[in-house]
Amino acid sequence: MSRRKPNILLTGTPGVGKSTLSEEICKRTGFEWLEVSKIAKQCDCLTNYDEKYESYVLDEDKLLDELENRMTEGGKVVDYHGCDFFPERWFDIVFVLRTNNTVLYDRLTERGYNKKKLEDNVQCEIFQTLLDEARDSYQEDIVHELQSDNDDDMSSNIDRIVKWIDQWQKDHAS
Ligand SMILES: Nc1ncnc2c1ncn2[C@@H]1O[C@H](COP(=O)(O)OP(=O)(O)O)[C@@H](O)[C@H]1O
Repeated sequence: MSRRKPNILLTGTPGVGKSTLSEEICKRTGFEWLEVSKIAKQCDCLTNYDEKYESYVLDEDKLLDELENRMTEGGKVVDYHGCDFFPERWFDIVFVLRTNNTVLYDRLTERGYNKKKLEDNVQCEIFQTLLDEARDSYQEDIVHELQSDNDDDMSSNIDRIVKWIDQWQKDHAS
């Protein structure tokens, strides 16, 4: 796959900081933030409502069709709490954000999640579900775990990814 700018996947349990990190990286680099949950709504890719989880089920095939052309251009930061249904070829690097359970519990409480949704998501983090999903779906050497508990973590994660982008572009300059 030859693209002039890399594509980055930021994944992890809801509340770990994917949106905040994506937005900052895009501000610093001019990359485009693809917020999958938002795009799914705009493109009518959400199907049956699940009462228990208070969320819609994603029509993955329809969403992939929506994103395909944009991914081909490169320069995208994709943010989603799942990663096994994206084509592996789309991404040059995958970051899995991780957050301490107590910190995550507080963030999701603040967000107003119901008890079931809150407990399921904290459990998802405890069992490192998204990290395992990323490791099962992408080559081991492109999957990186990033801690995201506090402001210092956030700024070092931004710096690390911005530096990685710079280096990628130098390495791929023709
Ligand atoms: N590393 C961090 N340090 C401090 N606050 C954070 C950090 N990461 C996320 N937050 C806060 O947690 C909340 C959820 O972050 P968000 O970026 O929306 O997560 P996600 O997109 O993964 O659901 C926001 O209020 C955000 O400001």
